[in-house]
Amino acid sequence: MANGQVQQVNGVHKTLPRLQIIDENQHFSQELPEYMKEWGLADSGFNYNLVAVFGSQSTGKSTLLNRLFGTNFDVMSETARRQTTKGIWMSQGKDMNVLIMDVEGTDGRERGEDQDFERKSALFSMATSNVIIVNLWEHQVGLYQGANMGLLKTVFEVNLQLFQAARGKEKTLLLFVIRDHVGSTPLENLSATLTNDLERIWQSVSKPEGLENCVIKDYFDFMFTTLPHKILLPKEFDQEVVKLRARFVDPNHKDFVFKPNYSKRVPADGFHVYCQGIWDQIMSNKDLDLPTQQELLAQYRCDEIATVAFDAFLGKIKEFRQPIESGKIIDDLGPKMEEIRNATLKQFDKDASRYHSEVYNRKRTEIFNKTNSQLHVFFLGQLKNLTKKALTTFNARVQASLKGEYDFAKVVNDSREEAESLFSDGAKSILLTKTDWTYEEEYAQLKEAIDEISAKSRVEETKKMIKTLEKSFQAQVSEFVSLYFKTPNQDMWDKILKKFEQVLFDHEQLLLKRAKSFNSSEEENAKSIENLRKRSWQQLRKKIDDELAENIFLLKLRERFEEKFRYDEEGLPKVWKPDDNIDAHFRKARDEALNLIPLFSTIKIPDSVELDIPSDDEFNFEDSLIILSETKQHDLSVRFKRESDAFYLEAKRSVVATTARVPYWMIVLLVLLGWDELLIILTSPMYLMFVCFFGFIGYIIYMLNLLGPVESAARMIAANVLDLIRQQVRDGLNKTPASAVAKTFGIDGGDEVATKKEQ
Ligand SMILES: Nc1nc2c(ncn2[C@@H]2O[C@H](COP(=O)(O)OP(=O)(O)OP(=O)(O)O)[C@@H](O)[C@H]2O)c(=O)[nH]1
Repeated sequence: MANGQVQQVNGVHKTLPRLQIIDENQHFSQELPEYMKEWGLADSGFNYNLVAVFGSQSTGKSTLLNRLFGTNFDVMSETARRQTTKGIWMSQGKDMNVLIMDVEGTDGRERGEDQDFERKSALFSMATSNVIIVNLWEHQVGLYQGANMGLLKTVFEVNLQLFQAARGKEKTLLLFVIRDHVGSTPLENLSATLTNDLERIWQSVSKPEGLENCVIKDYFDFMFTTLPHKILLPKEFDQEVVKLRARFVDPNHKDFVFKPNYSKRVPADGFHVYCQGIWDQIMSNKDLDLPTQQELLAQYRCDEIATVAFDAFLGKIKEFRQPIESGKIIDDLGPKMEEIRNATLKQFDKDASRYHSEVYNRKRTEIFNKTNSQLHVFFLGQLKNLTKKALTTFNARVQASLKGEYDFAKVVNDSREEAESLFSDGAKSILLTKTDWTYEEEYAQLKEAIDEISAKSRVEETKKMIKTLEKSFQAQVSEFVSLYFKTPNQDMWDKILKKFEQVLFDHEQLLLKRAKSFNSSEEENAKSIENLRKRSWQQLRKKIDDELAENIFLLKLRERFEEKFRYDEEGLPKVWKPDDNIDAHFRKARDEALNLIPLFSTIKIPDSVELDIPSDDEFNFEDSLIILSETKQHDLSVRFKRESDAFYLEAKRSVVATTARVPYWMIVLLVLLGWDELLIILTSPMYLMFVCFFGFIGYIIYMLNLLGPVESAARMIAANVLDLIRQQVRDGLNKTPASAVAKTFGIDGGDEVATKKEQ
């Protein structure tokens, strides 16, 4: 707590910029980080220095500091003469990157003989400060046994403990300010006396093992200066103070106090951690050595800096997750990852590089590996998406190119090239520098997948090609088989099979030509040819079966039979005459038709035709040559014979019909015998008119094609009339005497009939 030094600015409590870093109860203040910020030093890196003041109580230390650095440490009132500074106070020098520590004065008067705090504050100041002002009265010089000398002995011992490992490298400047210098003893004499005393004290300090011969100059540089009496010579005092201040602010001053090797190499952002660590170590009475403290600080701070940098890194890479998980390919992922990683390292380096180099390097490797392993997830994700895209591209490209005329091998190769370069270019672009990332495995997997698709596609294309060939083959087979079957004869099979052989050969050549573009192997080609042959043969066989289905075949037989039986040599329909030998004709025609059965029943391969149709478990070539089995042949011949019998009977009947017609002589006889009746009609105008009238009506009916309807009308009328008559007759017989009936019909002798009936 800032010793109650609180001022109110606009209602807000603002702590004055000085801090009791260690209070009288030896507690370390937790407010140092805020004060560092308030002093504007938190981000100053190594660009700051620290000055501490040692000396007996009430020797004007605080006064000197306030004058020198513009601080406002408490100063004892002129009259009270008692200790004012308790613990250690810290403040920023006005307008300078210098931290000032006002350390509780030594004397023992207030704390008795307890030298504990003296030693602790000496340790703390030595571990942190670049310059230590030793404040003493002129009259104290030469008093070897005095309080100051005791303090210096403590300082030397503590220093050996802290810096034994850094001998000669890191030093601390002891600036002796001799107060109330009267002037009678020149500064040189005073410094010589002090130097002497210091040497003596140094010798009396027990040295650690291995450092027995070390000299004071290995660890300290000395500067001596004097100040006039503040109260007696205030003006001179002020002038000297201004001069002295120049040593702290002007780097070009010959006695500039802040030499680089006085720095304790504690970056400003880690200063509070460092101070806390030192004080904790002092308080727990553990061995304190600065290198270890610096390393501990470095570890702590590097971890802190790394965490901040890594959190920022995680925030930046968040944007990659969603698109990659949803299968997208992020453009410029490589450069973006590289940029984010570099920015993270830069951020880490900015603060961490000031710390213990070994620790910093180790932590840098850690954060570097951590960022890499996070980014590697995206690398793998992008590779996966690239693989997908490459495969889609390959597929689309192949499908688009397999239209019209194309060279399959070229299509596949071009598409493969495009897909593979899409992947490898994409993969290369996301390989980060200084990593052992590789995409070989994914690349190999992609190639394998492309091979698989190509193989599948090739099989499909081959199938498609074979199907096309088969279709064309089928069309040709269908045509020539139908043609040759129309005129079945002995060389029918010769023609069919020769044609088959030729068409098959043509198609085989076509297949081999196309197969070349599929990059098919010899073995695959042989297999395709074998299949083509088998399938072609099966198509031929199917066509034959279709052509020779039972009914169609019977029709064929009938056609052949009719052609021979019902038509003459000139192809005109035959009219059978009674003296024709129908039986012989019939037998001949039927035999010729029946001869077709054995002709069609088996495929006969001529010697000139060589067919290499492979047989397998499901298909036997030899068996496929037989079209009609013996039984089938028998059935067909029986059925045909039965059908042909009908023709025979028809022929026979037609002869009988011809024979049964009215001969011409009969007509002549009729005309001659009916001559008288003809004359009567011709000579009687009545009859002639009558005949002409009916003849005319008949002609009209004939012309109007109404003979049919008239005939049926006449029939109907006749039938009705007949029914009526029959009815009348029946009624007459039952009710009316026979004579009446006879009368009704105008029959003579009706009475006789009636009498007979009555009898
Ligand atoms: N004679 C003389 N008195 C001085 C000088 N500077 C300061 N004083 C007086 O010495 C007294 C102590 O001054 P401080 O500055 O409080 O001394 P200090 O060493 O900080 O005291 P503590 O913090 O209590 O150890 C005050 O009354 C000052 O006025 C000086 O140069 N000469």
